[in-house]
Amino acid sequence: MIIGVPKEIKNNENRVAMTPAGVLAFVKAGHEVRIENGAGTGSGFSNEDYERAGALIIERAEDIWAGADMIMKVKEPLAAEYGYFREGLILFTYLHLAAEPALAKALTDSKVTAIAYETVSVGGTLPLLTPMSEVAGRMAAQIGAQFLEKSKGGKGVLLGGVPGVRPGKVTIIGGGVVGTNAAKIAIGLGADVSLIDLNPERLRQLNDIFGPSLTTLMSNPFNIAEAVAESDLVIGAVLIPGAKAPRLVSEAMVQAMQPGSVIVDVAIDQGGIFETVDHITTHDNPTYTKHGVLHYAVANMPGAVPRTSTIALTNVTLPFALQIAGKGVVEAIRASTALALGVNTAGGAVTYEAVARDLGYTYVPVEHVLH
Ligand SMILES: NC(=O)C1=CN([C@@H]2O[C@H](COP(=O)(O)OP(=O)(O)OC[C@H]3O[C@@H](n4cnc5c(N)ncnc54)[C@H](O)[C@@H]3O)[C@@H](O)[C@H]2O)C=CC1
Ligand SMILES: CC(=O)C(=O)O
Repeated sequence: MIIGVPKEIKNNENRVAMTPAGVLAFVKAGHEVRIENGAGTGSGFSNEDYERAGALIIERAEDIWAGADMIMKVKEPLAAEYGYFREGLILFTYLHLAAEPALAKALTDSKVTAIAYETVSVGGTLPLLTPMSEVAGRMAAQIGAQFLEKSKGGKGVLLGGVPGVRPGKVTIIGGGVVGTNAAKIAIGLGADVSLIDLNPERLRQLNDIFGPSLTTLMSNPFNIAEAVAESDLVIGAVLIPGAKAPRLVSEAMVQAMQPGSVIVDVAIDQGGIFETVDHITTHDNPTYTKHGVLHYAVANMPGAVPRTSTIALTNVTLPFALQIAGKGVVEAIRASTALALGVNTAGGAVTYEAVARDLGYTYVPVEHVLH
């Protein structure tokens, strides 16, 4: 199989979908890898590193897309890339289609087999989302601390406080991978941290892990309103796999926050959990203010730490990509329920139920399309 790796074009997205180690693994398995000129530079991998591992460097993005059986990316294709879609192409990348209706239409119109990293699932876990959620969760606490500084527009609160002064209050909504990692860092900074989740078993686990340094709360509108109003920093970390994120924090709840407080909506890639988050922000221009509260809604947070993130991401994507290349997509999906759950579009249909429901498509099980 020919695997193409284009350079990412999203704002400040410096990750790349394959490292030289990945190239070597593909080449050893008898495949050909084509990397776009400079695709790895932002992550510290030069064209020469890739060539030494056996890749071909290709000058133009359109040639990478046109010549590949499978395209591996990090972020969802942007509108400028939709023209490269064609029947028979396998696309393996983050997609977040419930929040990207135009992309879903372009993929179904062109009958691409699109496999979303974020819905590949093993025993209820999302192994291709986990490492980036670890990164984004840890970053969310750091970023929140930064934007609470007065010069950044915040209210001027040091999350850890100092002797004689109360620490800042942090509320994290969603206690999965992002939430747990955000809690780890916020607690490490010395903040007063509460975490809200819907799953009582998860709250029990978190209570066992963090003990009294974390207040755990059941997710309901009453607890969310109370915790949000009292918080200096609120982090959105909820996920219903594949689906549009539920709007758990209303505009009225945000209005009840003190001016200069900060919201970091990590779940923005699935549409966000705050009613007041009305657009995705970028690393170039990461915040806007609404009702006096700073809103951070960057959908590719790990792109800011590309060296760590590229290695963490490709560690987990490579084994699945090798299965697709080795067996072909139909056989790979038949052999792996994990991969089958990753297929979001194929043969012109939406093959992931939550995406179909949220975007108003008829759901077609993947095995009805790819057989
Ligand atoms: N902005 C960015 O750059 C990045 C965003 N993300 C996103 O962060 C979000 C969270 O991801 P993970 O932590 O990996 O997901 P996860 O599946 O590990 O955790 C989600 C948690 O949300 C909880 N939950 C579901 N409904 C809830 C409700 N109504 N109230 C409270 N909690 C509820 C679940 O019980 C679960 O514990 C996803 O949308 C993911 O795509 C991840 C990485 C980077
Ligand atoms: C998960 C995701 O969308 C990201 O890492 O950018």
